[in-house]
Amino acid sequence: MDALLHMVEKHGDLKSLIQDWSSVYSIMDSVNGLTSLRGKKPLFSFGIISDIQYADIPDGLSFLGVPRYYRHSIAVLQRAVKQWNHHRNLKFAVNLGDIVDGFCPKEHSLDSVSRVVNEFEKFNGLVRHMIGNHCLYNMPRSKLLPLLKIPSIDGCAYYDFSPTSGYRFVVLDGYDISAIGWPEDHPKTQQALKFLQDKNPNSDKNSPDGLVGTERRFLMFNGAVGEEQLRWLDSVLCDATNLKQKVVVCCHLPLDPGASTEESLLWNFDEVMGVIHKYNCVKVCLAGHDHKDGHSIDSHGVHHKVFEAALECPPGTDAFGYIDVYDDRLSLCGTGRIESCDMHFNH
Ligand SMILES: Nc1ccn([C@@H]2O[C@H](COP(=O)(O)O)[C@@H](O)[C@H]2O)c(=O)n1
Ligand SMILES: O=P(O)(O)OC[C@H](O)CO
Repeated sequence: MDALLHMVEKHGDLKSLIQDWSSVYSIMDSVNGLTSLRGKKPLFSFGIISDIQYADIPDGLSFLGVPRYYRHSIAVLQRAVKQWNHHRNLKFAVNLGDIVDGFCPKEHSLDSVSRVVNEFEKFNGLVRHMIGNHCLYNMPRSKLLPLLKIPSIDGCAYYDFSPTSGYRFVVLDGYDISAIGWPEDHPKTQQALKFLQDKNPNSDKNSPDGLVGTERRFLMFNGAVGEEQLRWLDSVLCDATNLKQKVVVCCHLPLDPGASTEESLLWNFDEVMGVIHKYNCVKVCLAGHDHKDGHSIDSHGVHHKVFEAALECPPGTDAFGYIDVYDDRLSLCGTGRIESCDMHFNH
């Protein structure tokens, strides 16, 4: 408000003030909490959270000894939804996957998934979910996808949507080819098991022992984008290019070694990036799974942003945020362990 009064003083009369209307508009938006510090109004904004991995079980540790707070993670989600609703201007929210932990006793899987979905449903907007390995430890795709309202053909969980005419979001199914989630005798399970047999010599296919560099991604808790999904991705990106849309790709599994540990990468991140790099429309890729913050800009100028897990927030701390989308950047406003950052791109 001070800034507005200062402008009236500066201009002296209403006519010249109105000639500077864009600045007034910008200041008024700031007063309403609608703009970034730089004063430009976002085209739209959306909420973001990853790896809640809720379970009604005592706290524990990851394989590498990182504390995991299974009960607290739903409180992180509750605070996220509160923030998103308070913001009032979020077009949708993105859940990057893994809503319930694999240690959830299986007789409680349905209850636990429903509890988390109910918390998401308190958000006054649409939630765009994707599946992660922990979701699939708890439930087969046939049960999970309807609960998460994921549009699906033949059990696949990839889809796209366009929140404004200039932007397209692509949600990838990183467990399309996977040893988890499909029935045991499904051709995709068989294909994944054969792939792991060829690529990972360890008897525990979740162990990266002896694998070097990015080979360390060939683990059972990861997966791949199949041929048909790759063709679909190509056609969506071709269409987005023709429509002059900018694209944000979301996938539970990270797509760039610069933004994530090698053990977390999509098996065929290189093939997916080969399709993405054929076009100039993809500006940002968002992922979870690694549980740690990561950010890189690849050789083609595409940003890769990986998010902290809600699961690994010590009680009372948080990991969520929202993203303001502009013509030339995505601006992440993080809460708690998620640091705010700007992801600029060329037109
Ligand atoms: N460096 C690692 C990481 C994991 N594993 C195996 O994966 C399982 C799941 O790991 P979490 O981090 O989610 O606990 C774990 O039980 C190990 O079997 C591994 O071998 N080496
Ligand atoms: O999905 P999780 O909990 O097994 O964790 C995956 C690891 O973060 C990958 O390095």
